[in-house]
Amino acid sequence: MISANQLVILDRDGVINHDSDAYIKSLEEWIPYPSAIDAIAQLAQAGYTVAIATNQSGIARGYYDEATLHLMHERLTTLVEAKGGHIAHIAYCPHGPDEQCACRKPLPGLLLQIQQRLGMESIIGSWMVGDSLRDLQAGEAVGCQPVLVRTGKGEKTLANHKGLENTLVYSDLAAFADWLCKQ
Ligand SMILES: O=P(O)(O)OC[C@@H](O)[C@H]1O[C@@H](OP(=O)(O)O)[C@@H](O)[C@@H](O)[C@@H]1O
Ligand SMILES: [Mg+2]
Ligand SMILES: [Zn+2]
Repeated sequence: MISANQLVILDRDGVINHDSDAYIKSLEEWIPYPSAIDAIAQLAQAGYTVAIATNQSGIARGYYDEATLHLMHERLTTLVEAKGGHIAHIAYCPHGPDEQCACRKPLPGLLLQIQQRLGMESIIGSWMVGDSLRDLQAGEAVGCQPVLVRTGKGEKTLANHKGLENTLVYSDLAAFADWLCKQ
């Protein structure tokens, strides 16, 4: 059984790969941060379980389809596994903001999907790493420890929002992974 504090849930765009206000619409536009791929492998080799929770409203908006999204996630998985890491599950919300789904962050549906898929009794105390406020809110809604990275929209999130006292802040995923693996 995976213990909650051994689970690290990652937002995707702006944490693992470069984000764009024009959305990441193709495999060619999906450009990982090399240090993030190494960080995921480092966490996995240190015994952490890594999963991903990502909003992908670009599907509902018609910018790309699920087949294209799966190509990006196959590429991500291949890169991580080539470094000796593993991604336990990728949960994504394909819906638009107006569809009232239960899985679009800041709602915690993706995190609960991960919990169920991994057969965990609780994810209270798991880590939720994101670049946007909604990532942190989704994590806090189910008792995860929110972690903000300054990559992607992270600097903007930090500048625009108060009330992040309970949030750990790191320059990027690699800095957080370095810290966590030393605990
Ligand atoms: O950061 P994650 O959750 O992995 O993915 C975010 C993306 O789905 C896109 O989410 C959009 O937000 P709206 O869905 O339009 O509110 C915008 O922020 C885009 O810039 C961004 O690429
Ligand atoms: Mg993001
Ligand atoms: Zn959804």
